[in-house]
Amino acid sequence: MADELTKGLEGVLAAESELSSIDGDAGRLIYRGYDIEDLAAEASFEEVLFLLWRGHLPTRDELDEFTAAMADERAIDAAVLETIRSLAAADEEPMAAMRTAVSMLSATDGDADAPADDREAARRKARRIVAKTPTILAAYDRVRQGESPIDPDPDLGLAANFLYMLTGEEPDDVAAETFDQALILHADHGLNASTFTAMVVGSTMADMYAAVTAGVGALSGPLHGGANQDVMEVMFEIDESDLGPREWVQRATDEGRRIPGFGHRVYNVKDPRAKILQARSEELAANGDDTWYEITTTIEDYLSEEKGLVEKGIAPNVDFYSGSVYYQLGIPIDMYTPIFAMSRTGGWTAHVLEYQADNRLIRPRGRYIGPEEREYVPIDER
Ligand SMILES: CC(=O)SCCNC(=O)CCNC(=O)[C@H](O)C(C)(C)COP(=O)(O)OP(=O)(O)OC[C@H]1O[C@@H](n2cnc3c(N)ncnc32)[C@H](O)[C@@H]1OP(=O)(O)O
Ligand SMILES: O=C([O-])CC(=O)C(=O)O
Repeated sequence: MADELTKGLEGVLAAESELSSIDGDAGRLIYRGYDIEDLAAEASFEEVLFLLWRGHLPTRDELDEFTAAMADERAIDAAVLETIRSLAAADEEPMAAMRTAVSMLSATDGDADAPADDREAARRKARRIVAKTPTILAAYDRVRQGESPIDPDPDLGLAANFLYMLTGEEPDDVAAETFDQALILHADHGLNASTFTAMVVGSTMADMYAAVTAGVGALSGPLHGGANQDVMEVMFEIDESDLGPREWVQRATDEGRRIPGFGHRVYNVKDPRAKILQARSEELAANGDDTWYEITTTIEDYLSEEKGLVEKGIAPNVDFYSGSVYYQLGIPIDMYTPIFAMSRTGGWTAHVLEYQADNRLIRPRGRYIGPEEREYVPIDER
C-alpha cells in the first residue's frame, strides 16, 4: 500500500465519472462532452439538469415534460416554512438556513422510507431537492425582510421563477437569461470539495437528503463557495477605502492577504466560467453602474501585470465575477453562496446517483502520528 501522504488529496484519483471534465491548463470545462461555453450560450438550466441526470440532451418533448415535472415539485410544506420563519427570526445565515431546511425536506418526502438502492426513488428525491431549494431560499430572504413568501409560478422556468419568488416581480429577459446562465455555469465541477462530501455520504448508502445536506455544509466555507460573497465584500471595502483598487490590492497582497475569487485547485489559467460571467457583468455594467465591473477588472489587471499571479496560475475563478453579476441583478450579498448551492444541488445529486449505481464505501486512511503506547492513568491520579 502506497504510504505517500497527499495533503488535501490534490490530484488523487478517487472515482470515475461521466459527468464533467476539467482541463486545468487549457481552461476548459465540459459536462458529458458538451463545452460549458456552448451550454451557457444555448441551453437552459433545466436542459443541463436533464443532461447531468439522464446522460443526453433532451428532445423538445422530453424537456417540456421534464420542466413541467420539476415545476410540479416546487412547493414546500407548511412545516418547512415554519422552520424558515424560526431561522429567520434567529437571524441565521442563509447557508445555514438552507442546510437545515434541505435536511427537513425528507420529513415529508413520499419516498423517505425507500431503501437507498431504490434508484427511481433516489432520482425523485434528487428532482424534489433541486426543485424546492429555490423556494426555500426565496422564502427565507423574504421572511427575514418581513415580507410574505411568494408561491412558485409554474409557467416560469426555474431561474426566472426564483427571481420572481425573491422579488415579487417577473424578471425581464436579460435578468432571467443571465441568472439561468449563472446556474448552468455552477451546476457541476468534478470532484470539488462539496461534491466529494456528498459522494462520501452517498457511498455509505445514506439517502439523498443526507448527502445534499452535507454538500451544503461543505460549500459554505470561504475556500469554496463562500468566496463569491467575500469578493463582493472586498469590492465594498475598496469602494469605501481612500485607496484606489490597484493601491488597495497592492496593500492587501503585501500584507499576505488572499484575494477571494482567485486561485483554484484545478485551473492553472483563468476559469472558463469566469470569462463568461465577466462578459455578463460587463454587459450589465454598460446599461447601469459600472463601478463593480471596473473594480474587478482593475484587480485582475493589477494581479496579472504587477504581481504576475495570473501567469503563475492564480487566476480568477468562477466566484470572481459572479458577485458583480448578482449584485447588478439586485440579489442580496449573503444569498450568493446559497444560489451557488441551489445550482450545485444538480451536480451533487448527479454524482451521488452515478456513484451509488456502482457503489463502494469511500474510506481512506490517515497516518497515525500520535504517541505509540501510553499507560492509562485513572482520573483521580492525574
Ligand atoms: C467554487 C470554488 O470553490 S473556486 C475557489 C473559491 N475560493 C477562493 O476564491 C478563495 C481564494 N483562493 C484560495 O484560497 C485557493 O486558491 C484555493 C483554496 C481555491 C485553492 O487552494 P490550493 O489548491 O490548496 O492552493 P494553495 O492554498 O496551496 O495555494 C497555492 C499558492 O497560491 C497562493 N494563492 C492561492 N490562492 C490565492 C489567492 N486567492 N490570493 C493570493 N495568493 C493565493 C497561496 O498563497 C500559495 O502560495 P505559496 O505556494 O507561495 O504559499
Ligand atoms: O472544483 C473546485 O475545486 C471548486 C468548485 O466547485 C468549482 O470551481 O466550481
